[in-house]
Amino acid sequence: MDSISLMGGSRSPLSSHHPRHAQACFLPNGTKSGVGDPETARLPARSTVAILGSGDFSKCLTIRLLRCGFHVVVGSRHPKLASQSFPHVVDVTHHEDAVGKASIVFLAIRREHYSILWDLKHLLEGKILVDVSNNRRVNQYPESNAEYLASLLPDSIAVKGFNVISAWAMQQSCPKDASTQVFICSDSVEARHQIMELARQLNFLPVDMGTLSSSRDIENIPIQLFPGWKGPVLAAVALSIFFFAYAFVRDIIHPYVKYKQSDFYKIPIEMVNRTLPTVAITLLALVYLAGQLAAAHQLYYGTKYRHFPHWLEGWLQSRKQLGLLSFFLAAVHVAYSLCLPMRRSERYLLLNTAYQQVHANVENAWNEEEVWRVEMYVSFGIMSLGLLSLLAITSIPSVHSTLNWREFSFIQSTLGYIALLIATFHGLLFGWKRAFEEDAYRFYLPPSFMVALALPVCVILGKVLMLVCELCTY
Ligand SMILES: NC(=O)C1=CN([C@@H]2O[C@H](COP(=O)(O)OP(=O)(O)OC[C@H]3O[C@@H](n4cnc5c(N)ncnc54)[C@H](OP(=O)(O)O)[C@@H]3O)[C@@H](O)[C@H]2O)C=CC1
Ligand SMILES: [Fe+3]
Repeated sequence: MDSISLMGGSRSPLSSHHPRHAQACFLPNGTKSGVGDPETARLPARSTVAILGSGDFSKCLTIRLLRCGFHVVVGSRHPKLASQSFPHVVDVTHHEDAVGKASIVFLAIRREHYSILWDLKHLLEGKILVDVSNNRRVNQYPESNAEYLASLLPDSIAVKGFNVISAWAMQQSCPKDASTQVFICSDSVEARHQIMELARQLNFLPVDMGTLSSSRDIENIPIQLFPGWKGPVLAAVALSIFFFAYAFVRDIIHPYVKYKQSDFYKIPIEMVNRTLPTVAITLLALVYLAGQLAAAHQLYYGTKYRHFPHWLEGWLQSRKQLGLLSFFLAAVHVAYSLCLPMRRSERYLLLNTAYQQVHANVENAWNEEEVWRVEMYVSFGIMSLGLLSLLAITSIPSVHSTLNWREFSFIQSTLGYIALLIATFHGLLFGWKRAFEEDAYRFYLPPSFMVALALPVCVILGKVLMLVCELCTY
């Protein structure tokens, strides 16, 4: 991103090494453009754009260009064959012929085939070459494709862009989803503005990414798989395995080994529903623990200008994902809990209890304390899910952007801590009494919800400590 601050600066190699380019006009038909001014860089309708390559991307880009009023000339190794897959208004010809007819040339060929451009070097001199290529892997080559192109043809002007648009999205007449943003960079400010203007005329939203050094980041965008989610997902999976295994050993294996009591029917719903909330609350606690560790780091070093360790930096940046995963697991926990009474096992257990009650000649089984515990437990559960939903909604960029910093921090920090507190009460009320009434044999392994509550309780106490310290310093 550093490159953005360099845009327009004296660092543009093309303007320093090729003064001709700084003044050059790249509009078709020699029309002069306002240098560096996107408002005046508008490409005249019916200008000609050349595309090298006749594959999927080329076809879809051609359709988009035609719809927006441009002339298209396609350069192909086999023009006769290729012309069959293009509308008849498109001029499908040889590479040399195509590049001679336009000053903006899209390269709809793969990087591995850029060597063919060597023969066209003299024809491409001073022309804008738009590199739309993607790689198969992140950082596949030492330099980005666009930088490679620029080194291959130093007398042409390389612009990176449109690679984040799939061929499918390209042929949609008015895409309404995220596939409207195109990231554009080039060492030539004029060329960048012209391609941004072209993108605008094609109904895309251009984003100025500065010099060509940003092309590596731009090329990595479409091939990254949920960047930022790897750590939080791994944490959620590891915690799920731990809590599931713990509850399985404690509540199923142990009674089976000791009393030959078969509770294996609990695996699909009860065990899963025990794992979900424990992981959810641990993830929520991890969101706030990161902030507390950062505060402790600053206090320890007595400055907020010292870099956090790498692991803490990554953790701080994953807080949104951790929070969203926590919300997701809490929501699934609610769905599971609502289904608990539907189970056959629940009905049998209820009937058995009723039968035993009749046998024991108990007319009224009402237990005021239990009633209150469950009422409060359910109420706290609903409240914490409501607050978690609010946190999740406000993390959506479009909602986030409507809040000022204070509002956002009130929701994400103050209400977040309240959500953690209420969820902890919900967990405590779930089985506090039951845990202590359980057979003595289980006491050496506390129930999983109590293990899971250790971290949230510590985080809440940490926050209380921070508030007390703040009050004392005032
Ligand atoms: N498809 C997509 O959704 C997207 C593609 N891109 C990028 O666009 C570029 C083109 O992609 P796409 O159209 O899918 O690719 P294709 O493989 O469908 O087409 C590439 C074209 O390159 C030409 N070509 C093939 N082999 C050679 C060769 N040995 N020498 C010279 N030219 C050759 C061919 O055109 P001819 O036979 O006419 O010469 C061919 O049609 C790629 O760099 C890709 O990364 C970017 C974003 C999305
Ligand atoms: Fe619950």
